Amino acid sequence: MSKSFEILDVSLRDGSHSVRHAFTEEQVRAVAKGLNAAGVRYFEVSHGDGLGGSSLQYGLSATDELKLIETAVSECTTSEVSVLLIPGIGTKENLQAAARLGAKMVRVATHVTEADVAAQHIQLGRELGLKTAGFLMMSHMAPVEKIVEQAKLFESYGAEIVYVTDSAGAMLPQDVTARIQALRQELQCEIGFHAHNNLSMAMANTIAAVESGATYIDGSIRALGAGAGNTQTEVMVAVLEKLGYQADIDLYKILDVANQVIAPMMQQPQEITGGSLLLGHAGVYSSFLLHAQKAAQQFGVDERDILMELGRMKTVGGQEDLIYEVAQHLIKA
Ligand SMILES: C[C@H](O)CC(=O)C(=O)O
Ligand SMILES: [Mn+2]
Repeated sequence: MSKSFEILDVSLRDGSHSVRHAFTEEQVRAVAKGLNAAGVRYFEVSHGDGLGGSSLQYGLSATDELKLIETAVSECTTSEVSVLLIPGIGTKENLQAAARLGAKMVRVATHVTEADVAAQHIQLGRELGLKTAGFLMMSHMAPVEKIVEQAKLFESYGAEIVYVTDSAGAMLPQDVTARIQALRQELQCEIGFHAHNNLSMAMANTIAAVESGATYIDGSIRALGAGAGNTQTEVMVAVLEKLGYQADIDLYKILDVANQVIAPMMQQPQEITGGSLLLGHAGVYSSFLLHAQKAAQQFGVDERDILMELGRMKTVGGQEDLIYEVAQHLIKA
């Protein structure tokens, strides 16, 4: 059986949201070592909101992400470290610094209708010799034709992979199939998919993506990620192998990382709570969940009302400040 796709593990980046950006150097070393030993080809290390994300708006990192990237790289013999960069949060200098420390891949992320802001960062990724991808966040918010248009922009800037990103965990398998099939037909580059499990659809959506032609798939161990988390890497390895695909990842070794390294790091279980379910139902950015819970506590309002309102307002990543405004407004209502 030949290798069918690459799994990119996002535990050390999307998982940063779930641990409130508190990863330590020792934790990152242990995870990186385990992923490398298990044969995971790519894994991502950055603040949850990408390079440069450490701030009051997005949450301060306990440890400088460059230190974490350097530590992760030092544990890699076959794995390669990816970084995420959102133009406007991360800068070209942040990317140059990550590349100097040995990062080998960058995923430049924009809102699904704003791919045009990524041109310079994608071009820089290629100039630095990094594997370079475009990452269309909140893909549930745009129709197929818009996704194709935006993905073509990424490709024209030099992206080697374009990801459909279900940031809100709001998509159903047919939504994924329609988007990935259209991209597969219209683009020359590779197609990737990133899921969130807010409606318990992450695995089904991942299968739909692979069966529609996606060759780069994200997962996180124990689903450590924003909201209800991502497609669970170790489960994905088992499921896709049962379906006849080959992941080339050692199942026992990835389970060891899950049980011995990630499980003790988790601040709360990655389960579908009322809040995370509403993220998917209302179509809200998964990383808003912990902010909404904090605001709900601070203002004495129901987190579900905050999330429903954020969904109605069609808020997108970068509008974290609105979470507190909405909470304040709900007291007055
Ligand atoms: C910055 C976001 O957390 C990126 C991501 O993982 C998503 O949109 O989903
Ligand atoms: Mn995510």
